[in-house]
Amino acid sequence: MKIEDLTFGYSEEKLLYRNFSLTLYAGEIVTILGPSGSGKSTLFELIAGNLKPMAGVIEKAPFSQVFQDPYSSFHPTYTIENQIADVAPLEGMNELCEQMGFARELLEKRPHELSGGQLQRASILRALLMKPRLLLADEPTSALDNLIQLDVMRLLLETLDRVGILMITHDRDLAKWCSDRVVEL
Ligand SMILES: Nc1ncnc2c1ncn2[C@@H]1O[C@H](COP(=O)(O)OP(=O)(O)OP(=O)(O)O)[C@@H](O)[C@H]1O
Repeated sequence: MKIEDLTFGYSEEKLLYRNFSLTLYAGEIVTILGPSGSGKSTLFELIAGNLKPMAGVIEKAPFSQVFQDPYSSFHPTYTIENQIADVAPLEGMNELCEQMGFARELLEKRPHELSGGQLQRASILRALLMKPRLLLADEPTSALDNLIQLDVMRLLLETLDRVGILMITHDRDLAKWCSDRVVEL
């Protein structure tokens, strides 16, 4: 994914990005670090194509997203498997489950029957089955306790041979610990 000379603000007077450039390669994890309101989510919206840059170019790659809160990223009434099948082909699922230490039986459960860590794994599983080249991760560990946070981050890093990860966070320690590069807003 390549962002070149991006300029964007919700109003002309208050630009969030001015001539901002960033290239992300497969195998790399780049973290966008910034306080609340600095424009992190806005960048994801721009990359996803939900917002249009005022100037500049975003050269996109097929992407999928992992969200902050694993409970709100699944519909409460359907099984995990149904919800994954809605958006991604299921081939390679068994292998991925095994790789991620995600018990196959959990796929038949509904979201509230899983722990936060299990559900966040399920959301990473769903994101990866979409075979993205880019994974957009919005504070992917913030809703989890410390040990599970580490575990989920390790898991994400293990997928790096297949994808590039762009993560947003306001957690400086997390950014430093796991990133190849940190871009501070
Ligand atoms: N749809 C919108 N219309 C106008 N202004 C907006 C809109 N969405 C966000 N903003 C403003 O743009 C700025 C950046 O918001 P954004 O959500 O990208 O920040 P963030 O860094 O992701 O914050 P947080 O860490 O709290 O999620 C904020 O000042 C916000 O109030």
